[in-house]
Amino acid sequence: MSTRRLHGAAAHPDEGPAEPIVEFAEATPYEQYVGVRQLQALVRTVTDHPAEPSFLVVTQVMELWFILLRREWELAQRRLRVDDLDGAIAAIQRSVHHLRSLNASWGSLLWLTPSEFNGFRDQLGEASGFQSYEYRHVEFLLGLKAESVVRPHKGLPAVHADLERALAAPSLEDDVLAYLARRGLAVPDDVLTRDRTETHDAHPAVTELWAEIYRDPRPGDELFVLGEALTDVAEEFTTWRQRHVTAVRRSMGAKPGTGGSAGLAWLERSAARVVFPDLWAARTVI
Ligand code: HEM
Ligand SMILES: N[C@@H](CC(=O)c1ccccc1NC=O)C(=O)O
Repeated sequence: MSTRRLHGAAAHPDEGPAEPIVEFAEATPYEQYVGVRQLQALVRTVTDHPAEPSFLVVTQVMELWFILLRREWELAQRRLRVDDLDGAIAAIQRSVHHLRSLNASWGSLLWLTPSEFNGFRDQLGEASGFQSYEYRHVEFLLGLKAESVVRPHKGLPAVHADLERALAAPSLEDDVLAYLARRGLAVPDDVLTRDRTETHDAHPAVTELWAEIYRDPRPGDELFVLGEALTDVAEEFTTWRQRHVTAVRRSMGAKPGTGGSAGLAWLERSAARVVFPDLWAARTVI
């Protein structure tokens, strides 16, 4: 009798419990799919300091979460554009789980003391998370737009072009408002056609629109569910920025950053920018 079974097929009851497949002519299908050798090759530390691998790996893991967030929100935008609200809500709700996992990653850096960080910080040169283009895509999708953060990427034309496109493209909120307008909600024309390359404050009419949706909250009301999913996104993303600020305060105090900024004071100002301001302002007018 063959010891190999078709994928997913159960063993015959007389064979006893099924055993894992252990014979492979080439790299295991797992390796072919996951690329562990490529991942290992990417953990290129620049010192032998024992604290550096976790610093690098946590940063790389966070970049992977940024990629996933971008995919979910771009998917949500595509679903909204074909009026598939359920599909959009599902992607946004998934992203909230990703954001919580992303935020949990900060725990792996809590132990980093200033003297340990100093053990490899010089070797980072001018490298800084400020230069993360995947993070900029995440910010742009959340409506946190700024032309200035695109500039560092001029040296990589494809990356630069993609960021320039994203700067001028609708944010997730822009697509939500366009969808609400198509459903007949009162979204002013000047909001629907506003400059997408800039960050916007709350707009009284949009604030009122969310307030109306929130006045009689019911779990079965899909627009209320959408509002809460977006509020979760805003809260979790703010948590990421706050935990970043705390990680900086704890591991390097108020020293200037490798990226050339003032460090802590600069980050605190950056972290104070509000995601989805109308959803927060609605709470005030209700
Ligand atoms: C203890 C660890 C960390 C420290 C001390 C630290 C420090 C800093 C500092 C000082 C800045 C300001 C820019 C500058 O360098 O002048 C910055 C910006 C930034 N860092 Fe970190 N960082 C840490 C971990 C991380 C990790 C794990 C990530 C994940 C990718 C990250 C992503 C970012 C991003 C995206 C910015 C730009 C923020 C903005 O524009 O508002 N950082 N970081
Ligand atoms: N900006 C940090 C350096 C830093 O944190 C960093 C350096 C290289 C790659 C990722 C980093 N993480 C976040 O900024 C510093 O001033 O020490």
